[in-house]
Amino acid sequence: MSPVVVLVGPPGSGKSTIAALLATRLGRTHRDTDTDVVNEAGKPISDIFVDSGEAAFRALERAAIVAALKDDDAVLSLGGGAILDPETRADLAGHNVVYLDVSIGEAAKRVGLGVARPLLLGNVRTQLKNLMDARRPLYVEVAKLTVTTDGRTPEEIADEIVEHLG
Ligand SMILES: Nc1ncnc2c1ncn2[C@@H]1O[C@H](COP(=O)(O)OP(=O)(O)O)[C@@H](O)[C@H]1O
Ligand SMILES: O=C(O)C1=C[C@@H](OP(=O)(O)O)[C@@H](O)[C@H](O)C1
Ligand SMILES: [Mg+2]
Repeated sequence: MSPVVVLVGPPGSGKSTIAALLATRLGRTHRDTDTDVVNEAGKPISDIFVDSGEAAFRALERAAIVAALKDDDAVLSLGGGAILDPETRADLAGHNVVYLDVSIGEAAKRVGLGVARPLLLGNVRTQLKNLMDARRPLYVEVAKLTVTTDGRTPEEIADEIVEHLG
């Protein structure tokens, strides 16, 4: 009664991309809690932040995570800040959680300068550094496996995770 695997890590680590790839390879459904939140709210994440603030986004995110963790067909990707919630960290304890690690430089290149990730607006590299410094111990705390993603293709990363799943 739990997802096949749950991917965590900072923005730009490739959670959504790798989860989609894994789901195809494993014949499962890809579920992404950011997508669930957008569908529930009926607007993009950037609009939720502007209209209602980060706390409102986190409440929607928490509800999406509670529902998604019951989905036993899913390969699940969370948003980068999901692990900030102590209840989510506790809920993840029984799950097969993989932390996708990425350097600041590589993550900055991958996310670019778009408005889709409101927490990275301004100086993307500085924001990423602050997020990663604060969150790294939390990603490590919830993860059963850490996978390096710098200089590796999504296919190579998916291979390592499939091997880990056995
Ligand atoms: N291993 C990789 N190498 C190069 N680009 C990648 C890799 N993984 C993801 N990307 C690209 O980085 C961007 C962010 O990926 P995404 O899956 O949305 O990350 P996350 O969900 O962790 O924020 C996308 O444009 C994606 O195509
Ligand atoms: O790091 C964060 O706090 C966030 C990461 C985003 O997801 P990705 O990590 O998939 O970009 C999204 O949930 C929201 O913009 C907040
Ligand atoms: Mg994502």
